[in-house]
Amino acid sequence: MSAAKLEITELTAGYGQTRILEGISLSVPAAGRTAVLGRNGVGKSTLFATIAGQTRRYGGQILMDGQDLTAMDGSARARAGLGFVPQNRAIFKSLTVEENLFAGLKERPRGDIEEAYAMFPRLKERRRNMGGQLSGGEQQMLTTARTILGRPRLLLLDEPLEGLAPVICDELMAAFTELASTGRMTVLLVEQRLKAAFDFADHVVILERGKVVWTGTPGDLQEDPETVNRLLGVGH
Ligand SMILES: Nc1ncnc2c1ncn2[C@@H]1O[C@H](COP(=O)(O)OP(=O)(O)OP(=O)(O)O)[C@@H](O)[C@H]1O
Repeated sequence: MSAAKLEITELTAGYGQTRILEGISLSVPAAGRTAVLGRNGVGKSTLFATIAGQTRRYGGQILMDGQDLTAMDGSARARAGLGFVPQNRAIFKSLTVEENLFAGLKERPRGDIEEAYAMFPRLKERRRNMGGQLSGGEQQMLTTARTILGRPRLLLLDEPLEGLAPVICDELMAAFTELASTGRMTVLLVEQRLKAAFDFADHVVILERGKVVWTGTPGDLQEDPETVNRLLGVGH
């Protein structure tokens, strides 16, 4: 399976009666790496959850290689090649690391979890530990590895570095960059650490109040401190 192109048109979505996304349009080419940035609460996680089919959609289209995801439920989207690593590191705490990884294999043979161990050797060392005994960084590695084993063609990573020590962040970002460089998947990343986002992405989308308000390359954005300050806030 190869990387999928993502095309979102005029997407409006939210929770119950509350609209959060107000007409989002964006396009990510196959094997592209897009960072989705914006202040807290602008709708970044809601965008990912909507692509994954976990919110209420009011209108608009989400096409993955031309296939309309909005016609499918969440599990059908996953089968079609969507991988979503949510912010809350959803692992099975009372299963071992290895059992957590088996859960990600879908139809693939059990031996294929070696792929995950090659990417994150730390997980191999901890393979008999319970998910709940892992550090935050290891839990992030486990969630990511389990999703990758499903061979997604489009991968959504929601703030994977949140709360992690710098050395673990470097390790994770190196793994994401290596994954993306295979060209087998298209990656969208939500990340508050601008340097990590800029180093990873070839394209940046900035949201504000549920709308796309800026798009360009990391280089364009780095040369525009006024935009960084206005849309991403002081402190970056
Ligand atoms: N399950 C939910 N039910 C109702 N409202 C929600 C839910 N999840 C998020 N929201 C609201 O939607 C808005 C956008 O939240 P979202 O988490 O998408 O923003 P974000 O840009 O990812 O923020 P952060 O950077 O803080 O994670 C916020 O006002 C939030 O309170």
